[in-house]
Amino acid sequence: MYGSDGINDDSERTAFRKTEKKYKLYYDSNSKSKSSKKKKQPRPVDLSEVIDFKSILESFARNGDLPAGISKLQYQFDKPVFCLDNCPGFYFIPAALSMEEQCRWIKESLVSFPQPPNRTNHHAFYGAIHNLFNAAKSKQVLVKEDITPGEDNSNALDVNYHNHRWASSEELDSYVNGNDFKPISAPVLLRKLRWSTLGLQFDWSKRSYNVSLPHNKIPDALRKLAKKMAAPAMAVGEEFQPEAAIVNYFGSGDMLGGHLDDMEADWSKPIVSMSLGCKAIFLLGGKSRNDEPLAMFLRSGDIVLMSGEARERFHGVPRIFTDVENAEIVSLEKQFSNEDDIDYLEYIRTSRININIRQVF
Ligand SMILES: O=C(O)CCC(=O)C(=O)O
Ligand SMILES: [Fe+2]
Repeated sequence: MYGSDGINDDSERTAFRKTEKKYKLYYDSNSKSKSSKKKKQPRPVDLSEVIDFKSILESFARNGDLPAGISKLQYQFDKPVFCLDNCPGFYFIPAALSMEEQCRWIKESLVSFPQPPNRTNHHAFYGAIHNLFNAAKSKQVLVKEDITPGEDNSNALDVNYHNHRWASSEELDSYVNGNDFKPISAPVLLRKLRWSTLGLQFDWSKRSYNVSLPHNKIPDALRKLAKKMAAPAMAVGEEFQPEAAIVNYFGSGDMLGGHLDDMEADWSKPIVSMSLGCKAIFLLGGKSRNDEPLAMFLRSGDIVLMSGEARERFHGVPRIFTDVENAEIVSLEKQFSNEDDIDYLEYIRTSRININIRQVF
């Protein structure tokens, strides 16, 4: 899936890649110059063709109108579920999550989901890192564990990347850098957090689930939510089994290239995908990268289900909006207005989190 972006000469020419480039964040080249006092400006982008399920929901609620090609699923659910007539298996549930739910899952995504045994993108380089969010809050620094001469350090030396620890910045002043590890600040590591995996762990190098890796079950509350949200895409009498989840963290300029999620056994089961934080553009392509993708906005609280045929379609996220007009997170910001929540607020103002939950077997 990730890493399968395959950006080479051929993929540069596909319809999917072209649309990615259309929406991707670029800065106007002349405004980047150091001598220029002006703040660099994002290149303006034409959003007129982006499907907007928020306004679709609003006009549907007002007068029952829907644009051509979009229908409301005939299914008893507490929110309208929309489908695309020419894309069976794709479902969009706008504003599916309450503000409280959004806040809860943002906090969990930052505090508990990156905790070992869950892996993150930092694992390959640093090994298991505990308490990243709190360390970032208190501006700590990751250093290599001191090896005390004379003590039995065989374990620490053995697992050479499990011997990091957090240090305060005062402590860092007296830290003797006796090895080639450059101390790295927790806020930087938090900013560079790109994914964490819950439940069964995915091995990116082998592009498969590795059931032998230590893991915790997906937390019950998230399992319950995923089961409820998956229901419109499930066959009658069947219940979704949430076994693994990938949490994606996006900052300004980050994107997720076009890909398929093809490592799960039964594609008739949906992937339940929740959006949190800044608004994004999602591209839903066809079975080939040469098919022109549809663009749609994803806002905090929206849920997308991809099951059956829809799972054979390339998709990706070329853009997140972190500017005040486009991010659309004012009400979310209000939820985090408590002084204790300042660090969540700071993070989410310029970030998007996506939690996508899968049945693996
Ligand atoms: O961020 C999103 O909305 C999509 C994520 C996704 O497609 C994935 O993780 O496979
Ligand atoms: Fe995906």
